[in-house]
Amino acid sequence: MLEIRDLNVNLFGFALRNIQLTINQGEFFALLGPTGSGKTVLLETIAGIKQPSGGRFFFHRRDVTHLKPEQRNISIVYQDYALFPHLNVLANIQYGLRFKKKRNVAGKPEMLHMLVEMLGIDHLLKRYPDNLSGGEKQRVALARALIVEPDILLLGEPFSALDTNTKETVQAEIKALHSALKITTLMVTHNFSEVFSLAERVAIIKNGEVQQVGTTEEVFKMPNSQFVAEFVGMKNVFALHQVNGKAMLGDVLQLDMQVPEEQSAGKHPTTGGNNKYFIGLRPEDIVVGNGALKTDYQLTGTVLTISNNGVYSEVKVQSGQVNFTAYITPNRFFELGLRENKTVTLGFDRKNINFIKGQACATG
Ligand SMILES: Nc1ncnc2c1ncn2[C@@H]1O[C@H](COP(=O)(O)OP(=O)(O)OP(=O)(O)O)[C@@H](O)[C@H]1O
Repeated sequence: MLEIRDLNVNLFGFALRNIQLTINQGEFFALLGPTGSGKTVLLETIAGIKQPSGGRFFFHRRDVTHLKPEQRNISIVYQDYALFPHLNVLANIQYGLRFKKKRNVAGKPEMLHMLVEMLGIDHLLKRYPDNLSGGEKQRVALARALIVEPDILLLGEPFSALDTNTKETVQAEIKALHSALKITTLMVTHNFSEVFSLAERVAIIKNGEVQQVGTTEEVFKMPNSQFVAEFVGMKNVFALHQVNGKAMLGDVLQLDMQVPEEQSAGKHPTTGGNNKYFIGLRPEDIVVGNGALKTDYQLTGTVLTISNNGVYSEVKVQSGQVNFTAYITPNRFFELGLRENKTVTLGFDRKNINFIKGQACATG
């Protein structure tokens, strides 16, 4: 269990502010945020590499705030793996045990055996890092981190340098290792799909401040702000207007839904900005067609842009003053004969509309 209380870190030109987080024993927790939001700074402060200007850390209720990194029984895996080039794979993996032996804790031989087997690297033990693929280096770095049986495992963007197939395999291996060892794990990433695959709970961080903490499902389904909604892939987030107490999506569609009571909720407690309601729709929940649709709501619009990524096409459609983003399959794309400037119908169901209460982000 990891508890972070009132953590502040002041660096030249950047600060982590008032971080409060509890990561439960054996939990897989993700810290998700855009580039430069402070994820690595937080990871390195937990590891004892960076110093906080205020606040405390507890590992299993033990106050470790003033302990040196090697006294914290923590392992960190960096996105560039940080293997020692002059040591072979076996020596790299066993390296961490040197510190353990200093503390009179012997590494278990069966642990080495189990890790190299689960990670499929038993045939690589005599090789050197320079001759390994990215995925193999990542597995060696994981084995080195886990062999010391840390109280906390910190993973810094573990998949950012891997191709899609290798990433999926390594994700499955990390999941299996976590199930087997139940080591409390904190992973930082800017990719929500990684959070979705691995984490039980997630904290969203922006500009050095935590925006929302919850289960992966809660944050996915009930983002607490426009920023979080867009960051977890909602793509269609529109400020809510009301006409006669009914929710109005831009100038194009009246929804037969009541606007929640606190629509005029007033000032945001910390920033003084106005709280607002938004409507969020996921791009995969929007149906595109050439005629009438069977969805609860529908409207017409003009295709602005289409981008194909192989697995699906992202289609931007303008309806009135509102721009929608929808994902469609390649089959559907060809079936509809989509092209820019084509008039299409758009539809979505009531159950897929998310009301989001929170502050507008700078771009919203
Ligand atoms: N030692 C330092 N001194 C001053 N500023 C720093 C230091 N280390 C990091 N920063 C700054 O802190 C901010 C947050 O950096 P951090 O590496 O934590 O971002 P991140 O969320 O991990 O981003 P990414 O996803 O790109 O890795 C950045 O603006 C960075 O330049």
